[in-house]
Amino acid sequence: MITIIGSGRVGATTAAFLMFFELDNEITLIDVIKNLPQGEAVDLNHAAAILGKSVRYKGSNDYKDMEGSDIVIVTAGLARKPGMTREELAAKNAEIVASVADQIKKYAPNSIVIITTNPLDAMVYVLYKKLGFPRNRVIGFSGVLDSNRMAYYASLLIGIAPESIIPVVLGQHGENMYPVPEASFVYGKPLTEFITKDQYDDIVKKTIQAGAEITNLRGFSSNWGPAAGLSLMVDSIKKDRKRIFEASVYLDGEYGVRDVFAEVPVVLGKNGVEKIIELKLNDEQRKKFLASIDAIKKNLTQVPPQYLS
Ligand SMILES: NC(=O)c1ccc[n+]([C@@H]2O[C@H](COP(=O)([O-])OP(=O)(O)OC[C@H]3O[C@@H](n4cnc5c(N)ncnc54)[C@H](O)[C@@H]3O)[C@@H](O)[C@H]2O)c1
Repeated sequence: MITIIGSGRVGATTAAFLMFFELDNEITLIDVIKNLPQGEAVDLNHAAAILGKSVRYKGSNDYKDMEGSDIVIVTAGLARKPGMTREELAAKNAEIVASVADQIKKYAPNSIVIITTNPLDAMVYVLYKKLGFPRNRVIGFSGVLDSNRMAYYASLLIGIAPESIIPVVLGQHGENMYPVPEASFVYGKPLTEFITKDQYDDIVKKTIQAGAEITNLRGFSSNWGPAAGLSLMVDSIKKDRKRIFEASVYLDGEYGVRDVFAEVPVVLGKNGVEKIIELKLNDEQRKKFLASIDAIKKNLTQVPPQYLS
């Protein structure tokens, strides 16, 4: 069974994508709002009936209903409003994530947990500390989105499909993320061989601002991209495909940093994070990567201390 905690935009859209990918035949939606997850479940069951998908959705306000889940996706929390940064959400969402962690520990102690709640790298840290699960089972969702946004913007300029580009974005999921076009490849050639310096700067800028652009345009943050990315991550875990995705994971010496969650490439399989891929960074890249890590550490200072241990 897959449980999604938080039945808002990201949660409900992800629930639908999991059906399209046929990743489980039991999907539970949980939320604190009375009748919201139940209503989503009824609608999704109708969609499944129309599409002939053998999945049963259940909506609930009781965390006990996640019992038996092998994967738990946490999308609970406040989302950005136009003009807000992800960081402004820190204190309130830390409280929500800590309370959700207690419930996951109680009812799904062996699950692999993926979280989207922002500010992402700080919230996955809170989740990890409160769950006490091994680090391979606690994963922050962000990198699949950030890196493929970069592939998308690059593809528009070079006329090659985004899926033929292996994009690299490192560090923070936020204004200080570090897109690295020179470490991104198009069938063995660095992406930088296909673009000018101005195009490089344009791709980096658009990648960093992608989330804010959506929020400013329509008044609420992204859901389609996150749902697509989460589905691919769940697919790799459920089917033990060992695909490489970027994700925010606990670094314990990798990339020369410790005790911090940050976006890096990882192998996802049945055990969750099965390997962290360490890219070789030159001095300048390392400096930019560490600046991004500093921004994550600053986000952690915005989280009340009781949620950090
Ligand atoms: N990591 C990413 O790439 C990424 C992308 C998009 C959104 N996000 C973040 O994901 C989170 C969800 O975004 P959204 O657009 O779905 O927001 P939303 O407001 O549509 O939904 C959030 C839901 O969480 C529920 N909730 C709050 N506290 C809860 C609790 N204790 N238990 C269960 N449910 C609870 C709310 O009732 C609401 O239905 C936000 O923090 C947002 O910033 C992250």
